[in-house]
Amino acid sequence: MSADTGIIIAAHGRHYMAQAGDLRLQCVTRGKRSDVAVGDVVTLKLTSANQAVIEGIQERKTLLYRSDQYKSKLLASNVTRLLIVVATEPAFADDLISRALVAADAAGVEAHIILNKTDVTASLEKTRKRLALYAGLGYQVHEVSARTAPEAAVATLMPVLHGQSSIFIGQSGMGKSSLINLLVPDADIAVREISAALDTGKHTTTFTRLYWIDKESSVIDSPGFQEFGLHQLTEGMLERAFPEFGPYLGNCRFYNCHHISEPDCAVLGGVKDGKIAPMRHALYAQLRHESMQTVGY
Ligand SMILES: Nc1nc2c(ncn2[C@@H]2O[C@H](COP(=O)(O)OP(=O)(O)OP(=O)(O)O)[C@@H](O)[C@H]2O)c(=O)[nH]1
Ligand SMILES: [Zn+2]
Repeated sequence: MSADTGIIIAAHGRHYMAQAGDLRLQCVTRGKRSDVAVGDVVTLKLTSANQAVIEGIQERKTLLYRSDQYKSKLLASNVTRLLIVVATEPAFADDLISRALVAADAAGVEAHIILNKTDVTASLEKTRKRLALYAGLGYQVHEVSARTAPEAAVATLMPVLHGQSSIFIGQSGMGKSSLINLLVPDADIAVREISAALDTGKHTTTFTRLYWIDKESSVIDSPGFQEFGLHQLTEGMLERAFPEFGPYLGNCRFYNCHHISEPDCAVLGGVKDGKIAPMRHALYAQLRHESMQTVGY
């Protein structure tokens, strides 16, 4: 039996599926190790024609965490793009978008927003106005309609996805599955194969999985809306994950300013001048509060 290299394409508990060349391998870890994430490049030792043991994980380019109460667990690794799917309806939560953007910035992953269901014209302008905040921060917003203009949706998204390892996230009902099915025509079959192999029975949508769009481009679909794990962020990482704070950092009266209520805080000055959205500053304060509960400063 020989060692091999593969990429983790699905994870369910401590059961994993790896793709190694043309082989799909069911994998387990040694001992109780469970720090393997979808997207990991792993060293494998074959134990049968379709089974292997994960011997090691290669160094990760990026790592995203999902939140599990007060703990952060691994969501996906080696991702280079985060695509946040929102829609004209149902309404989306700004808080979740901003948390996802912070997670992406902190991980060094380029975040994009996809506005789906542009065919629902009644709420299109209102939604565009809400998203203007993020466009103003430098995040690209791509407009699509998976239902009424599927080919245009693929044409809009392919340049964003090409050559990248992307992860799609979105609150329920935004059309994430519809978009993934357009981009990966055999996604349903792949999911069925993987869930049969991982023995997840009918819970076909409860695990994160990776699909290839072409040789250089992959897409990770994660179930439900993943609340990102941000507890591991330090205060310094957190303030830098808000791009609009950038021009103000270093200009506060106190070098170790927390930008919460200090006198002559440049960031608070930016909020007062209308340059920083109060909602974003409030989220910064909230995230800082949340990570203080766990990591402490
Ligand atoms: N009007 C309109 N409806 C759409 C569009 N894309 C998806 N939908 C509908 O929106 C609903 C949700 O789509 P899904 O693709 O299942 O959404 P999802 O984000 O994967 O949601 P979950 O499966 O709950 O996670 C379905 O009824 C789709 O038919 C679109 O471009 N326009
Ligand atoms: Zn400050």
